[in-house]
Amino acid sequence: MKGIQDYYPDHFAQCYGCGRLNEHGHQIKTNWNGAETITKFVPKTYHTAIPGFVYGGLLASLIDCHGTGSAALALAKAKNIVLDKSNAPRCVTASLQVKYLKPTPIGSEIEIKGIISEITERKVKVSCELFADDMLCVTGEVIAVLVPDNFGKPKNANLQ
Ligand SMILES: CCCCCCCC(=O)SCCNC(=O)CCNC(=O)[C@H](O)C(C)(C)COP(=O)(O)OP(=O)(O)OC[C@H]1O[C@@H](n2cnc3c(N)ncnc32)[C@H](O)[C@@H]1OP(=O)(O)O
Repeated sequence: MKGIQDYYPDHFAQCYGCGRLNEHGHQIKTNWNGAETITKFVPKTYHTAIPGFVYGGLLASLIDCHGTGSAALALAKAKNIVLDKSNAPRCVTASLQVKYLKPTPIGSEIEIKGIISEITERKVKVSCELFADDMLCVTGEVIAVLVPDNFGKPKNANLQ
């Protein structure tokens, strides 16, 4: 199933968390689920922190990319953008806060919900809830900021 990440242009599709072109990354897909957003991921045994439980850095990474993906979906909706080819808004993380409430069991599918709690022209705040075995294990808040298409490129890149 496609996600917002399939509508980023190639140079925004290399992200370790969500880039469809990063063969070593998690390649998560973020979609609407009613008024909320959703992504799913199954950690591998090598994502272990303590035997039986998932490494927290991985969980932060999943929340990070689900947050920026949710922000892009919300901006597309707010600006009436019909997603096609590579026209999705592109957001980067300005802030990521994560709270680990319970150890996250390894071996089950993780589900992350995103709730758009604030949206302006360029900034989106997304509250995330991460569940495993129907248990709320982690919460997070992502502040994502819309960036231009040339974000991260040297200013004189066209002269090289
Ligand atoms: C599209 C595919 C990519 C997928 C990305 C996956 C997630 C990632 O890992 S991204 C990589 C990690 N993030 C980064 O490297 C970003 C580094 N930071 C930056 O480049 C800049 O600080 C950036 C773009 C976030 C904001 O800079 P700038 O464009 O100048 O924004 P600026 O005008 O100062 O602020 C815009 C809004 O964001 C808010 N904001 C900016 N930074 C922060 C922050 N750290 N915390 C809270 N709010 C912030 C501002 O207060 C402002 O809010 P408002 O509009 O309400 O006044």
